[in-house]
Amino acid sequence: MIKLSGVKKVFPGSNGSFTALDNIDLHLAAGEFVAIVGKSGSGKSTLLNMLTGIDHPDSGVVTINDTRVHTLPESQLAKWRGANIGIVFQFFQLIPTLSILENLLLAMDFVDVIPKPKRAQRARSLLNLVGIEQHADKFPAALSGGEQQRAAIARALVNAPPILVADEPTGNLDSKNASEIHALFRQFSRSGKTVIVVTHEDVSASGYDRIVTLQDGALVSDERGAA
Ligand SMILES: Nc1ncnc2c1ncn2[C@@H]1O[C@H](COP(=O)(O)OP(=O)(O)OP(=O)(O)O)[C@@H](O)[C@H]1O
Repeated sequence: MIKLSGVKKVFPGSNGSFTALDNIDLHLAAGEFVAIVGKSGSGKSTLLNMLTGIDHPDSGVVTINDTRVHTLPESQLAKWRGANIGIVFQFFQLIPTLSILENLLLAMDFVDVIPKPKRAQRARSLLNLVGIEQHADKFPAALSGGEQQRAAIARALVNAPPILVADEPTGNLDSKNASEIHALFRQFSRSGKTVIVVTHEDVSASGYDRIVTLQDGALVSDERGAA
């Protein structure tokens, strides 16, 4: 479902260019639960940006469900992304002036794949799924970090994307919240979503199907995870 072939990304710098991703080949199947690990600066976020079309490779191809991501015109890319990939960030990135419910509704309005009359009910049921339905009408600042991340996860799911991508989603949470968020991601992958998580957590026994390791922009290992 997700295929990166020969993906390379070079950033210009004052001391010459810097290769952030070097000839990455990676195939991920539907429903896989994948951890991307590696030291700071190894290229993990850059790899996610290639997958989501947030940034363009200098060479190579990213294909997601038969769509060559980087051939989509800018005008279609954001809507394509919204319908196909839910994205979760370390610092939640909820809109502070909208309630939690409105944050979810806005994401549905933008992509426009869920029929309008169903949106509010869908938003509430996703908030229920992640355990914060009671906070639907509050502003993000009134929620704890763990609750805000649950809201951001619900927002990532509103348009029913087959893929969920998360960049250090538990990096700003205490260990209890981190393990609960991790369990939610595993649950989503078991229900058929491909879930890709960039993480610094210990991945040795955390239920990932695959652990992909980057080092200096190269993919240096791709192993099956332990249950
Ligand atoms: N826009 C940019 N311009 C120049 N260099 C960049 C840019 N984005 C990333 N880099 C460089 O590319 C390398 C890989 O960055 P990336 O953010 O992908 O690493 P990472 O593995 O996600 O690191 P971290 O764990 O610290 O988030 C780093 O050396 C970074 O400085």
